[in-house]
Amino acid sequence: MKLDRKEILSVLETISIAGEGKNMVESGAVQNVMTFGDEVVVDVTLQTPAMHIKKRAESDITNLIHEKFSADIKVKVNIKVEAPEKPEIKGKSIPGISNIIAVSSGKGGVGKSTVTANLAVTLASMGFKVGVLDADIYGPSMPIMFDVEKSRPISVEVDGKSKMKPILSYGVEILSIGFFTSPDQAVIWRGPMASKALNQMIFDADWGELDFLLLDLPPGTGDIHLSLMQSLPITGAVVVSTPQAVALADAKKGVSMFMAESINVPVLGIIENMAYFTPAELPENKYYIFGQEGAKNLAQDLEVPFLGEVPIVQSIREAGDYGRPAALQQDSPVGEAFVQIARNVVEQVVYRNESLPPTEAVKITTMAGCSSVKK
Ligand SMILES: Nc1ncnc2c1ncn2[C@@H]1O[C@H](COP(=O)(O)OP(=O)(O)OP(=O)(O)O)[C@@H](O)[C@H]1O
Repeated sequence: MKLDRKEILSVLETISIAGEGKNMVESGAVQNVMTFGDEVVVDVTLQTPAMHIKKRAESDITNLIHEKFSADIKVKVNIKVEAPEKPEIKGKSIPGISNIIAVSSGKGGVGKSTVTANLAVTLASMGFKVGVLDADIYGPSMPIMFDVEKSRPISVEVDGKSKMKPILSYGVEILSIGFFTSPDQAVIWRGPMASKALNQMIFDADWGELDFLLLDLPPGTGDIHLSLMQSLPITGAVVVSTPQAVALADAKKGVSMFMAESINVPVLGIIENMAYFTPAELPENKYYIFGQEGAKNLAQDLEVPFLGEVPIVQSIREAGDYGRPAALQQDSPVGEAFVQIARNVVEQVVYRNESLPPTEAVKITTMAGCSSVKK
C-alpha cells in the first residue's frame, strides 16, 4: 500500500504526550516522518527522560498507525530525549530536605489537615523520612492530631548555631505555629509576623534528613501562600477538596494559583476527601453526601493527576481528635486508601523530579504582605 506522509502526520496530530498540552506534531515532538514501502519511521524528540512516557509515545504511535492504515505496516519510532537544562534552584533550598510538598485547599474545613497528618504517617510507615510544617496560622491542628499539644520544641546546637528541634510523633517530625500559642488564644498573627515565624520554623530548625516535608497551608490563596512560595522552592502542591460544588470552585482557584505563570509550582494532583459515607455496619453501601466524583472530574478537567479518595469515616474524625491519625491502622479501609494516595503522591514526585527542573522560589516584589519575608 502507498503510504502518504501527510496523512500520517495528520493522524499523529491526534496524540498528545503526557505532561504536554499540545499534540505531538504541534509541539514539535514529531521531528520527521519517513515512509519506505510498507514501513514508516517516525523520529520523535521528547523533553522528558521518563521511561513510561517514552514507552507510551511509542505504543500510541504504533497502535494508531496500525488502526488507521493497516496492521501490516512496520512502524519504527526513534525517540531522542532533549531534556531542558536544569537551572540551579535560586530560592534557599534547605540542606537535607529532598522534597517539599504543599498541601492546600481552596475552602476551609474540607479536611486538608486530616489528609496531611494521615499522608505523613503513611509515608513514614513506608520507610520515608517525613516532616510536617503546620503553617495553618488560623487554625493550627497538627499538635492535636499528633497528640503533642503540650509539647514545646527545644533548642539544640547545630554547627555552633542554636536551632529549633521539631517534635517527633508517630515517626513524623513536626513543627507547628500552634506550639507557640496557647490553645485557647485567638490567633492574631498579622501576615508579616506569621511569615517571620514560619521562616524561622523552616530555616532555623533542625529538620535533619527528610525525604518529604509536608506543608499544611492555611485554606485559600492568600498572603501566607505567597510568602512561603517566595521563600521556599516547593517541589509540588497537592490540593484537597470535597466533591461539593462550592469546595470545587475554590479548589480550582487553588490549582490555578500554583499554576500561574508567576508562581509556577507543579501541581502533583488532587485528593478527594469525604468522597462518600459508608456506615461501619453496611460497608458495601456508599452514600455520596457531597456529590459524586466532583474532585475526580475537576482533576480531569484541569488535566492534573487524581491522587485518590478518602471516605467520610467516623474513625477519621475520632482519631483526629484523639491524636492518633486513623491511617496508622494500616489494614483498615482508611489505611488502604491512604497507602494508595501516598503511592500516587510518591509516583508524581518522582515523575515531576525526572521531567521538570527544580522549582525556583517565587520572586514576588509587588504583593503587599510579602515584603516581610527575609531576603
Ligand atoms: N474523611 C473524613 N471523615 C470524617 N471526618 C473527617 C474527614 N476528613 C476530615 N474530617 C473531620 O472534619 C473536620 C475538619 O477537618 P480538618 O481540620 O482536617 O480540615 P481543614 O481543611 O484542615 O480545616 P481548616 O480550614 O481549619 O484548615 C475535622 O473534625 C476532621 O476530623
